[in-house]
Amino acid sequence: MDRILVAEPIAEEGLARLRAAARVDVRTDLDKAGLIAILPEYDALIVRSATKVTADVLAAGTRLRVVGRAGTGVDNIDLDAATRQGIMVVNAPASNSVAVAELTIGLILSLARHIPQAHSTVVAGKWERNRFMGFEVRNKTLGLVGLGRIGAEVARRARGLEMHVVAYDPVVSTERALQLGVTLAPLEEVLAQADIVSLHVPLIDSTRNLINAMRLAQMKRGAYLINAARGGVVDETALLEAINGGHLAGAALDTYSTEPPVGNPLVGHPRVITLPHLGASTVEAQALTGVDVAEGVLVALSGGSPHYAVNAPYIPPEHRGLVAPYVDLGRRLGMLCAGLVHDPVHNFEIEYRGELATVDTTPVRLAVLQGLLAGTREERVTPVNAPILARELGLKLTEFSTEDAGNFSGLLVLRAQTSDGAREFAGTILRGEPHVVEADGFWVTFVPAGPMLFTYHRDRPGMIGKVGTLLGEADVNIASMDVGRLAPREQAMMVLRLDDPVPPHVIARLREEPDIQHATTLII
Ligand SMILES: NC(=O)C1=CN([C@@H]2O[C@H](COP(=O)(O)OP(=O)(O)OC[C@H]3O[C@@H](n4cnc5c(N)ncnc54)[C@H](O)[C@@H]3O)[C@@H](O)[C@H]2O)C=CC1
Ligand SMILES: O=C(O)CCC(=O)C(=O)O
Repeated sequence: MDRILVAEPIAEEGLARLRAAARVDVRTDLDKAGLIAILPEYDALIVRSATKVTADVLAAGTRLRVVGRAGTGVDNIDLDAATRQGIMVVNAPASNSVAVAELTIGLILSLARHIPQAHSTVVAGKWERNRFMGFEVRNKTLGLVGLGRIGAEVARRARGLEMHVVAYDPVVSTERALQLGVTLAPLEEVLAQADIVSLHVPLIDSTRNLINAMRLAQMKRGAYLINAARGGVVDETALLEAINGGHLAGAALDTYSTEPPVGNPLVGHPRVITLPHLGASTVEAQALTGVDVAEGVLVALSGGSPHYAVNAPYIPPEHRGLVAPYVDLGRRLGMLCAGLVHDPVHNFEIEYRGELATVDTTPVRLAVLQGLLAGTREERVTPVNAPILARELGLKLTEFSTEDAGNFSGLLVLRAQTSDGAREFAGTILRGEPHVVEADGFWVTFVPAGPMLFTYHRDRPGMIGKVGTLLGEADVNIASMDVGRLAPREQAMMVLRLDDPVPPHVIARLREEPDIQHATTLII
């Protein structure tokens, strides 16, 4: 049974899903050293935003197949290192957008009406009604930087408050903006027009310190800034100067460059509202997040295609039934080809035929690469890191599709182009199971699974008996056998599926047979 380590609190709904399918340990007490010490025991790790899943943490996860981020931002996970190690990262980005959007609206109104500051004075026994004169947000302009899931939810709500909404987002279409009642504009125009600017971008290289001194200076004098995205998106020193210098009227922050923001001079500033990263902290969002991340992690552990995989392709449900068996076949075909072709390969070719020509075959390609590389590396090869490893090795791969698949509904063909010509392997799905129908040019039909023996031999009477006798003497049980040949008494291939691995002395003995050119055993 898979073991899952939950390193930060997630909702009971999510834990229940995980516990129904795996052994789950909730350990929210671990520091980095503690996490590194126990991670080798786990197949999956689930975190929120506080745990830094750095390269050294991931390196300790020798069994780790998936990291689940219970939330949206994945800036606390070293994605490159996870990908390199073949570890899938999944998150739950659709679960907390409304929670963050509602909090943002709360911050807009808090800034406009000084709600937190006024509350504190009443608690302190004061009654200062003149000090807290506010303004109405109706007819004011809200500037959104980032109009993705959260930005869009904020826009909808702000329109309900009768605000004008302008936004900058390099990928959102004008049609989408129109639907949301938002006007798209370049960043400097958004900053210049807005009475309140709210940030809803991910923290990535291109957004780090996006709102720097220059951008703050482009904001309207007397405007406010809200950051419920990530602290790193704003140059906090420049923000403090912009507020102290009177260019900005104030700010509301849910996120900080370092959390908790110990010693951050913005905390406690009379014109800055500060929250302890509460954007996703609603009962509803946490329940959804827990369930979404649990499902993503469990699908990843079962070898499936999680909806929110950050570093792996997603197979849409309408294609899943068709593609999934070919993904399995692709990996096995790759292993078979790598196991039987030992000549230098200039180029690999994948041909998708019949029903495969009509669907997104990305996951099949990744699986073929995984199979080709699996036996060649010390590190684990998964569909996640296979493309990087292939690129590093200079492996060349071309792909094409052909509608015609002969008598099959779909056919996956893998060709290794060598200086002696193409070596071809092909497979299909029969009765829901992956079958090889052509191995290295020989028409044979078998399920590529478990210990297998392949002989390249001359077709002569008694060959099958010889091989069977040798295996029998070594107590190796034969599950199934097929022979393909180019012509009677010509070149042939024997394929045996076995219940037991073949001992090396049997292979050595087979290779001594004058009519056997090659004998190879593979475990697929
Ligand atoms: N305070 C909190 O508790 C929470 C904070 N967040 C933060 O909010 C961020 C946004 O979340 P979603 O809206 O769900 O993500 P999303 O991916 O749906 O939207 C992000 C948008 O930002 C846009 N973008 C990227 N670079 C940009 C740039 N330089 N300028 C303008 N727009 C740019 C993208 O095109 C995309 O449309 C997350 O990455 C996370 O860091 C998310 C959830 C909770
Ligand atoms: O409450 C949390 O875990 C952080 C939420 C968050 O920042 C996110 O989902 O990106």
